[in-house]
Amino acid sequence: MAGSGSERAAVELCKGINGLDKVVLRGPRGSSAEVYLYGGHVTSWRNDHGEELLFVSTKEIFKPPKAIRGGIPICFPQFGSNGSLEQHGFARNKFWSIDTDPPPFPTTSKSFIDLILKPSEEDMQKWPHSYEFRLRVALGNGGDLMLTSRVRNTNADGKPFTFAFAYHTYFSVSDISEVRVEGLETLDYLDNLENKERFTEQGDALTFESEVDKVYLGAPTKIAILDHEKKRTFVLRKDGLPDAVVWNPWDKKAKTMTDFGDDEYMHMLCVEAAAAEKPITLKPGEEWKGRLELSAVPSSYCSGQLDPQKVLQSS
Ligand SMILES: O=P(O)(O)OC[C@H]1O[C@@H](O)[C@H](O)[C@@H](O)[C@@H]1O
Repeated sequence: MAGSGSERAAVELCKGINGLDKVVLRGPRGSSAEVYLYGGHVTSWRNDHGEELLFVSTKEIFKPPKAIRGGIPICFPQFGSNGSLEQHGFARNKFWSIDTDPPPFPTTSKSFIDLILKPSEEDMQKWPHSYEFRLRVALGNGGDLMLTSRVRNTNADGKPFTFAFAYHTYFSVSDISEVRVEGLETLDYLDNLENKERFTEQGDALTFESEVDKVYLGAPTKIAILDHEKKRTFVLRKDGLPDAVVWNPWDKKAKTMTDFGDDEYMHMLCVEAAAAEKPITLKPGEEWKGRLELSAVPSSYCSGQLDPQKVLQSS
């Protein structure tokens, strides 16, 4: 059928909030995603019905160099305050470029964008390493969101470098008190609220009734986040990222955050695929790849249609 004039492009470069450059990705059945060149930051992922699946704070003013509060911040080359750089490193505070000449990297997605971040002379003062960080954001034909990061050490001085990494994903949930996370039970975790002490998770699914800030170690490839009220399960698949960080600021901390509404903690949960505990070391010429794949599947517990264990075990 000849394309109708109103057909929207699968990939569109346009101006977002405050005139910041952003790329809109559109799937064949109505799904979409948006990524700002500022921060290489995904700020929207909508399903085929146009429902927004990621959380971005209503207090966010999109004013560089502050990082955008919500979506999927890229934490690189540092996670948290473990190091001498600013919290979570600098990748989320930098302007990325569209990679106009990407190395071959096959994909089945018809809607994707390749971004690249390389250090400026000034950046080298802060983190004295030369690297190429390629980020591909892709919308699967079924509406899945796929992020692939490739970091290559391009040091000419023969020096290796070490970095930590996280896709700091803010999931939109209807009510945090009705959310469960499956796949992290029985794991060890470092509790950022208890001086990063190591504990073992008891019980089965994670539920939430207070501030949580935990780095789960050696987390499985698949993690399920169940939103009971919405009858929706987010399935997070990760590769190259051994840890999973779970964070919700809850009420007290929310009130101290100027870019976060006092009651917004009820409608978000961060589950972050990360390499946090054991940073990654690359020799010159070596490249690391870290993948995140997000899907949202209907889950209706009452009819027992979706057993999270089945989701976690399915291919
Ligand atoms: O406010 P930021 O820098 O985006 O960090 C938010 C949170 O990010 C989480 O990943 C950390 O574990 C928390 O300790 C931190 O508070």
